[in-house]
Amino acid sequence: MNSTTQTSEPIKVSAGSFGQGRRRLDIEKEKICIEARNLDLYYGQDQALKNVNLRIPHNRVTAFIGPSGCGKSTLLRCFNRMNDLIDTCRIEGEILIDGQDINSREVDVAEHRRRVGMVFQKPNPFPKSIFENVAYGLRLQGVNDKRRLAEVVENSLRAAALWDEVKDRLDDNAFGLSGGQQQRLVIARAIAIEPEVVLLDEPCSALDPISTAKVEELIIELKEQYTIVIVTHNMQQAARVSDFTAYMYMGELIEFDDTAHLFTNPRKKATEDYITGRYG
Ligand SMILES: Nc1ncnc2c1ncn2[C@@H]1O[C@H](COP(=O)(O)OP(=O)(O)OP(=O)(O)O)[C@@H](O)[C@H]1O
Repeated sequence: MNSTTQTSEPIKVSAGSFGQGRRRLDIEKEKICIEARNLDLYYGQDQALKNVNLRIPHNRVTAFIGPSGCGKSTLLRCFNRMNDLIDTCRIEGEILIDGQDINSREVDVAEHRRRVGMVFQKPNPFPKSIFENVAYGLRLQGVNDKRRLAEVVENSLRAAALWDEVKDRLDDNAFGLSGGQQQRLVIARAIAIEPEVVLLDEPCSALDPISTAKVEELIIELKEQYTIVIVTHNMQQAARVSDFTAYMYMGELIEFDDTAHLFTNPRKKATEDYITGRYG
């Protein structure tokens, strides 16, 4: 047992959290989906990301953790070019997805955002029926065939573990669902258009423990098909759902490793201080 596990009080990670007997994952052996190279990001004069170099593997869950304001959401938003919407924001360095520079001129931003879906902290269904929320992206793509829409809506709701709860009320307004159901609906909406990557920005912070457990279960299932990146304030959640974890502090990526390894045997003192609750 190392010093971290001996002194670790605040983070209580159950024995099964990391998958029983699972081998330590090695990023060098993973197929890389997203890569940030020498990434700097500025909001006006303020630098929010500092020389971030990071590789995120395909079909895994990667968690970003770190204290408030360290740049987790900013980094996440870079991956689907959401920061383009902020006038003062300037990026230097590169972000590659499957080897392609996502900020290059040739990239069609709308198509890019289809490939890289995003789910936010607060569930944000549209003021439409449950069915139309999930069908929305397809309709935007010009799909109007009723059978095709019904098929995709059902498959997406099943994949989001919501079908059984809503199959008899698909025409009801989505606002009538509970917060946890709304968040799974939003995830169904994101996956209906078959993205490659799903970005989740604190997806459970507005949910009760039962809904949180359902969404966490869903995240673990979704990685079979998608590359998942999740920002979370909750270290237990990172430990439960993620394969890799990135610890950030003041705009810098301090440490990136297999989640179990990072939590039980961090290489950097700063990581150890954070995960053992000695930060701040
Ligand atoms: N639109 C913006 N304009 C100016 N500054 C911003 C903007 N968004 C974020 N920042 C600043 O960038 C830094 C990183 O913020 P970010 O939201 O990425 O951190 P975070 O780690 O996700 O924080 P939290 O955990 O509190 O959500 C902070 O100093 C924040 O104030």
